[in-house]
Amino acid sequence: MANSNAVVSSSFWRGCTDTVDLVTGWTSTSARPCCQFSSDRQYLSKTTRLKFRNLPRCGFSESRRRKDARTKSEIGTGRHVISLSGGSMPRRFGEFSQQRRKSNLLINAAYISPPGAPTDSMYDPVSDSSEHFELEKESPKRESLINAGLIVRLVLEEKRSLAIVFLSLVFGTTCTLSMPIFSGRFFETLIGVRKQPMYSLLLKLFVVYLMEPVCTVVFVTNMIRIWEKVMKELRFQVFQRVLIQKVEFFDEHKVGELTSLLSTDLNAIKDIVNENVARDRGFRSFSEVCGTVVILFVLSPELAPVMSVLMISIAGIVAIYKRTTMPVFKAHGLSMARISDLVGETFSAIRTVRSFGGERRQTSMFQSQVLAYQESGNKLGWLKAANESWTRVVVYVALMALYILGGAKVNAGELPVGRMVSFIGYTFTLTFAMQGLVNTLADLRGAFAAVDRINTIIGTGKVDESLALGLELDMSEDHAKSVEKSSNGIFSNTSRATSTDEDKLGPRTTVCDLAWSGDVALEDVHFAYPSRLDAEVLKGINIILKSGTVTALVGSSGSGKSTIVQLLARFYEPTKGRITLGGEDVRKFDKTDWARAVSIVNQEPVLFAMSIGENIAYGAPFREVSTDEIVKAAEAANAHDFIQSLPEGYNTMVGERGSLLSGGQRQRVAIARALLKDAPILILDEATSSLDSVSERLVQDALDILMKGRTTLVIAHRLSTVQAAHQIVVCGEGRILETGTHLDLLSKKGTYANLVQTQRVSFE
Ligand SMILES: Nc1ncnc2c1ncn2[C@@H]1O[C@H](COP(=O)(O)OP(=O)(O)OP(=O)(O)O)[C@@H](O)[C@H]1O
Repeated sequence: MANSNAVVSSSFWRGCTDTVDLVTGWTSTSARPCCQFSSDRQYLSKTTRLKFRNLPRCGFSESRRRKDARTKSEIGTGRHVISLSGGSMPRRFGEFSQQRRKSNLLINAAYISPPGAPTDSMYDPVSDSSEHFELEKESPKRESLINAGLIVRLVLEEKRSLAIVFLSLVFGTTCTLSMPIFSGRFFETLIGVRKQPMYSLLLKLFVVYLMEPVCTVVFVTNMIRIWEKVMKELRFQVFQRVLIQKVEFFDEHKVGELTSLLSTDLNAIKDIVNENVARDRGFRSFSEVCGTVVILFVLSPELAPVMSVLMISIAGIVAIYKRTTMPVFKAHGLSMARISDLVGETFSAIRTVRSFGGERRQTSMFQSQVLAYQESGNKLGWLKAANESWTRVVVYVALMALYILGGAKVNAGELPVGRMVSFIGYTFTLTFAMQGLVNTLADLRGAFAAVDRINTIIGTGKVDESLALGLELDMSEDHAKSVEKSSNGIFSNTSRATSTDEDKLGPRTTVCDLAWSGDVALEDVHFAYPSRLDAEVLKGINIILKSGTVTALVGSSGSGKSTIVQLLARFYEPTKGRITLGGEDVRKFDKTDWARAVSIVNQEPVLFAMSIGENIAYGAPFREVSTDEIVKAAEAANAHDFIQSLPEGYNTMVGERGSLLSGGQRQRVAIARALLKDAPILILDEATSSLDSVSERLVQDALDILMKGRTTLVIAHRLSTVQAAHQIVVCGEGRILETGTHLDLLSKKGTYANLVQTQRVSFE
């Protein structure tokens, strides 16, 4: 009950110029889910507290064959298919669509349930003879997104680089392993045991010393090149896979958790090569260990076992060290994560901190966390020191044994002195290589853990197949050329949507075309959020949004208005009943197509951290947008003047989530974006409720223009703003209580009349 504004004009509505006297309304206290797909983040951050429980494994898949959307008559003849997609997920979009195409060759209609069919339980196709259903078999096992097969396939795509890596590894290791032999010979030449000119030996040494770094450079650059390419592909696939999850996936997982998949976890996989290309790590150390052992046994079968004991001891010590330090390492990492969280939270909420004088509290929290970090760092230091000293002790013991045994053999003339020197050299080579190998294994373990985290998190979700297919087609259209070039793109050659597919599937403008003339209807819609399946939020909603008219949705807080918006936006699908466009179930349409047909402007529109011009152009991300178009949209949205007054005009950066603009300015930029989108269906979810009267006037004028000729649904708590709607629908506890015009409903003296009366009294 917070807002009180001056008299507002209801010219908000197309063709209506009445002035209304009801000016006071509620202030929504609930965080209204924002619905435009660009605003997901905002919504998600508000709903992250909601957790999934017992998410059903079976659900109806909703993808469609675009062909069916071509014409109404074609749609009418389409076959219906239930897809029990459950937990099985495509490895990639390409594979997904390929799988679809293969398994559904006979299918020429969308994967929808018939009207009234329960959509979260198994529909019995046999019992329903009037509809033609097919059951799509559920894949028995859940496939991991990142698996050995995928990585091997990606690596093998770089055959040339792999061959170079192999050769440089062999040559580099040969150079490294020949060095102790040359040292021995050098010593022998020096003391005159070996009759060889010194310069010839030095020349050979020179070549070895020159070749080793050259081989290292070739090895490292090629290894990194291969791995960067693999990582690019993995990043792309993880991002895409997260992007196409159903909305409930984002209800379940925190944004930070998902971000860390793409940063921390993928970096851990990346480090497996980046951190292990050095001489004493990874493949290099492995090849050195193997080479050294062979050479040691060739040089002296008697002394080699001593070295073997040394090797095993070092490996054991390093392995024990790694195991014992794991919890300390974890604690150290956790302390750092806590510090990062605190820093992020403090600075992002700096105004709140300041307004509560919370600096002291934040500082002391920071201090205690830094202290914890310091303590775990100290513990790690002790463990590192212990590891270093024990390793050294083992090396020195082995060297002592070597000196004693080897020295005796040299004295007895059983071992040339040069070999003894070489042996000592190999001792060090083996020590470092062994240590490096164990470290690499530890890194591998970290990388496996990261892969497991990624697969587990992504594995808990369900791909929104309709969205996936639409996105694939979009991308194959937009990036046909670049995708063509890249055989390892997300759409493989075999699975890519081809122009032939496109011909079959029909033109992409179909949904928008249909939406410009067809009514949108909610038919007996029931819905429960996947996170709270036992609480039915909508209980049989029937609304018809007549084409080109304005429907207002009013009702008490929590009655389900925003939920209806979310279903219209297809963030979720009804658990029962259906939503139709021009008589056709909307689940027949890809979600990307549907997104083009629906514009949503809500209370807190989210802008992206880019320029104003770019934000407006985001309204039409599928095509090039000219500056003229942007300016025209801004003018129609009453935004041009304020944009012009900014120092950098349309190039002004709006800051994170548009924080550098005022609420009214943000709203008008969002309206310009929606104008440019030019979608036939418009949803205004409390679009003006957070504005002052001046901004509200400007925004409403812009909305008047935006609503012209569009099928519009408006949610408003302030009833003064909805009086002129063609129909007003009153919601209560998930049901429709009343429907009619303002005057109809007033004369009924029912819920709406009471709401109007309450608002009038509270204003007075
Ligand atoms: N993501 C969600 N997961 C689970 N339950 C939800 C979710 N979002 C909303 N709800 C529940 O659904 C019910 C209807 O909420 P909804 O936001 O649709 O109401 P509303 O009429 O728009 O309310 P208001 O006018 O206050 O915004 C509420 O009981 C709410 O707790």
